[in-house]
Formats: sequence, C-alpha cells, structure tokens
Amino acid sequence: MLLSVNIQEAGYSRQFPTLKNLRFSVSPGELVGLIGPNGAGKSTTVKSIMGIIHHFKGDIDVNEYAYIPERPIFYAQLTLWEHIDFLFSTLATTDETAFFQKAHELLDLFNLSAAAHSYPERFSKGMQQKMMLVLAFLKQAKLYLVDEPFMGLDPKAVKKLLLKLEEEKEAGAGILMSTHVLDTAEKICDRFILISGGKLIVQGTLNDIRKLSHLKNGSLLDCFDALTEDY
Ligand SMILES: Nc1ncnc2c1ncn2[C@@H]1O[C@H](COP(=O)(O)OP(=O)(O)OP(=O)(O)O)[C@@H](O)[C@H]1O
Repeated sequence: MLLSVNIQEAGYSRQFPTLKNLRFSVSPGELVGLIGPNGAGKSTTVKSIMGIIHHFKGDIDVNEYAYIPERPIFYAQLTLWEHIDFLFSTLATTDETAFFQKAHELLDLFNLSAAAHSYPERFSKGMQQKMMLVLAFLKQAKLYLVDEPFMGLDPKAVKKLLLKLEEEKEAGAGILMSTHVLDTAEKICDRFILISGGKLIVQGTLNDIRKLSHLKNGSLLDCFDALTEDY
C-alpha cells in the first residue's frame, strides 16, 4: 500500500470539521480519482495527507510523494532552472547525470526549454502549471498527489500529462488525483472516491458507482449528478 487514509475528523476549526469519517487507500499501479462538488473537501483531503491540516484526528500512512498543486507554487527569486537545481539538492538521488538528463527531457516535453532560465513569475498560467508538472515528475516518487491538474493547460499539455501519468502508473506508481474533469477521469481512473459535504458518498469502480446510482450505463457525470442531487 502506498497510501492509507483514515480521517476521523479534519478541517480548519475544531468545532466544525470539514471532513468526517473518510477511509481509503491507494495501491501501486492504481490511479484513483477524488471527485466531488466545489467545497466537498477534496483539497482538504489532499492537505490532510500532506500533514498540513491543523485540526486532524485519524491516521495517515503515506510513502514519499510528489505533489502537483491546484495553483502553481514557486520562488519568485529563482528561475525555472534554479528550481530544478534546488530540487536536486533536496533529493537523495546521487545520479546527477540521469537527473539532469530527465530534466531536459521533461522541459522539452512540456515546451519549456526556451524558458528554463526565466523567472516563473513572468510565465503564463499554463507555463507555471507545466513547471509544476516538470518538478513533480522529476522527483520520481512512488506516489503522486495531484490536485486538479488540468486547469490552465492547453489540450496538447493535457494529453502529455495523461501520457506521463499512465507511464508512471505502468512503472508501479500510485496516483490520487482530484478533478472536476469527469469525462477525462472516467477514461483514465481505475477507481473513484466521491465525496460531498466532507463525507464519503461512494468509492469503487465506475460500475460500483453505476449500481449505487441506479444508472446502468450512466456516465461518471450522470452518476455524480444523481448521487449529489441535494447539492
Ligand atoms: N484555509 C481555509 N480556512 C477555512 N476554511 C477552509 C479553508 N480552505 C477550505 N476551507 C473550507 O473547507 C471546505 C472544503 O474546501 P476544499 O478546498 O477542501 O474543497 P474542494 O472539494 O477542494 O473544492 P473545489 O472543488 O472548489 O476546489 C469548504 O467549505 C471551504 O470553505
């Protein structure tokens, strides 16, 4: 198991916890979709796994991970290449040649080579998001925590991201991905965790979700709609 989550309570105030009684796990080679309406608690779940939620009761067992944030996070004073250099200095890996070769490949893949020595503050939103992808894939972690990754990416970049996720999965990584892009999630995720109002509604394959929502051939969106009706 790469990730085992048992949240009894988590949130931003002790009196009104955002999440309650949420249990799930992610195994090697699995892409698990974390879905739910706005404000359902997806980001709070990801932050709980990362250990940055103040009010927390429960147990999280998590391997070393790479995080792809919903909104780009970077140091304004460092160029993209300096971020890559800095990342190398924080990793246990000693194979410098392989690391920097991979950095060049990823920059090339996401069309960022020409921007490598520029400051990310001046990048477009999509370029900043692609920079997050490059840094995450460079970590070569066994577990990926991905929070709404498609925002701001052009269709080509989305396709490349999906290919990279598939590649990592084939290589045995586990991925937890929160997203609102349900038609894509339906195509690529092995399982889903549907939350609403901070509670688990259902977890399982699309077929499990179809059964529960009584929609035999329903799309993930139809099932989502049916199961979050009172939202
Ligand atoms: N920093 C914060 N302080 C206080 N409350 C917060 C904070 N961040 C989120 N919340 C609240 O926690 C609840 C869950 O928010 P969260 O961001 O986890 O939802 P989400 O499912 O990721 O939503 P979205 O799809 O809109 O990104 C919301 O009611 C939100 O207002």
